[in-house]
Amino acid sequence: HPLDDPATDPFAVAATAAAEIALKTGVEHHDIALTLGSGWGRAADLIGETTATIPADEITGFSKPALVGHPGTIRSVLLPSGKRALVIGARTHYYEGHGVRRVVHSVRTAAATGATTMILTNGAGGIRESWTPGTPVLIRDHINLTADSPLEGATFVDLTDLYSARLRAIARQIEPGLDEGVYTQFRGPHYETPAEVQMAKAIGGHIVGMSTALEAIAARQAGMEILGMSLITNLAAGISATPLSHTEVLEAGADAEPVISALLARIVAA
Ligand SMILES: Nc1nc2[nH]c(I)nc2c(=O)[nH]1
Repeated sequence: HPLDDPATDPFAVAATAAAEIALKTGVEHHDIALTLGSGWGRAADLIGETTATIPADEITGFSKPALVGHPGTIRSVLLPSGKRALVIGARTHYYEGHGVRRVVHSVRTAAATGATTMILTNGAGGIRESWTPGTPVLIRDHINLTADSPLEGATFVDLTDLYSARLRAIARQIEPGLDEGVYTQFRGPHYETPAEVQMAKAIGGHIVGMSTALEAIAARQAGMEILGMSLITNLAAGISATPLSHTEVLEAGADAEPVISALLARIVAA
């Protein structure tokens, strides 16, 4: 894989991928990019008209999606405003063990297509009991528990207001009931133990997940404005009496999809 060689410049690989996307979609410049995590898949259809759909593994640096059945595509969507959105339906998770460069390649590629706004969505566990499965939550800040970073060398990037207060205010104008919280990224792929969930709570986390934080850091390095949203699909381990069940996760995501996708479409249109 091109990104596995440390001597390779990851930004050159992103530039190559962006050029391929421009060629295959016929769209020279994209304005906004969205990564759709579990539960958010339907948003692409609601935000505008898809003018091109590319299998992700046709683009340099992208690989077959880890999740069986995951769309694994990259779509160019024409928004009602006339702006162009790049919808990435093929996220590489840190737990796949391919290294952090592969995790953030989609964000770097989105920036290379010209996008200045990065919307990162995911499915996650909730530590707040009031967040029943199916609740969408704005990410206010994150705690990166991966002990890793997409930044290489003496790249000291400031991360204050990493999850744009401006974009969160727009989201809350559209949906005043939207709550927000601090997202903690664990390495996964196992879910947290109850003790780890209590640790996340003790250090100020409200959401537990296995993505997003590393992508957000890369998006900031690329100078993008970031909006992060989690779909709480389960109560984190130990928060409720009944144990985690994957079917609960999938059902909650499915039921919430139309609601959160419509919400995301309104935020993108704003
Ligand atoms: N780390 C972590 N990731 C998740 N993704 C989903 I969906 N639910 C969870 C969860 O409870 N913990």
